[in-house]
Amino acid sequence: MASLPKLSTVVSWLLYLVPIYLFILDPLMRQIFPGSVSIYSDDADDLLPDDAPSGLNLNDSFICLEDGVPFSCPDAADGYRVHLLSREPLVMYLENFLSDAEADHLVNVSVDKYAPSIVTDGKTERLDSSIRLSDRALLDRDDTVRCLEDRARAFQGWRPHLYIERMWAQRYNASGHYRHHYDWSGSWARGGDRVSTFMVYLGADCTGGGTNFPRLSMPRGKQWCRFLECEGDDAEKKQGITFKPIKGNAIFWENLRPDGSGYPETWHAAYPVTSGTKVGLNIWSWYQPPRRGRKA
Ligand SMILES: O=C(O)CCC(=O)C(=O)O
Ligand SMILES: [Fe+2]
Repeated sequence: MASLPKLSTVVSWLLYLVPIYLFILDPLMRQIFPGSVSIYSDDADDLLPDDAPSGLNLNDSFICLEDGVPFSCPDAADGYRVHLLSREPLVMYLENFLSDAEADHLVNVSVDKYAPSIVTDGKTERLDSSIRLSDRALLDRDDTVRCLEDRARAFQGWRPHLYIERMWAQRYNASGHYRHHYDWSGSWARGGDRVSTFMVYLGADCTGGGTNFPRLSMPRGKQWCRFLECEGDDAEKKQGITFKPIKGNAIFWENLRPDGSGYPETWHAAYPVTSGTKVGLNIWSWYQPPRRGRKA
């Protein structure tokens, strides 16, 4: 009959096995199954492959670097109301995310800066009015913009490795639109991607121009009809949900799953403005973990 191993033998096996697991098996499994590590955990530092472009996007023409410039915000700056629309993907509606004064200010400072909006495939940029017909303006980082950067970071829990992109106002005149698209590009493993979007309405003196998500479902409560189109005669508008442009309000959604892949449910469009002018503001958050062994 086989005899049981002695306790001292079991203990010495463990002494070998624990370091083998910690230093060989676990790192190996993380390399083979990176999806098992979450971009929401501190382990995210390990995720970027060594050959990923380093610091590629971290310059101040693309993101808002922390430069220590002091700024002051209005007292009631964070007095907005949050309504949860979807948990997976996370979609929230932010009522009065900007005050009227803040929205008006951003509309006014962008007036002289507009140029036709471009579309990009990640490598080249071009004008294509069948996809996107609007003008856009890069906003200077004045007090209002810095307050918004701060608000957007606070809303996301001051998450490490998350950078607010430089902000663009976007203006649509009659027939202006943006066809269905994703804000994420699937580039997370190559160096970073847009982890979330705040789509803020700065000006809404228009008809049409709703923001449509064909793959999200209408929430139950009819209270949502304040913010969402509930009955439309246009058949296309009945697909999914369409947010009405309302000045100062914002839609927030997360673009990436915890494993870094993009949510297909975030497919969205700006429906054509049928009269008047709509002005939107994109606040995109870029997630870019530092390379292995290099802490931010
Ligand atoms: O203007 C809108 O409603 C949406 C804009 C948008 O999706 C974008 O600029 O990426
Ligand atoms: Fe978008």
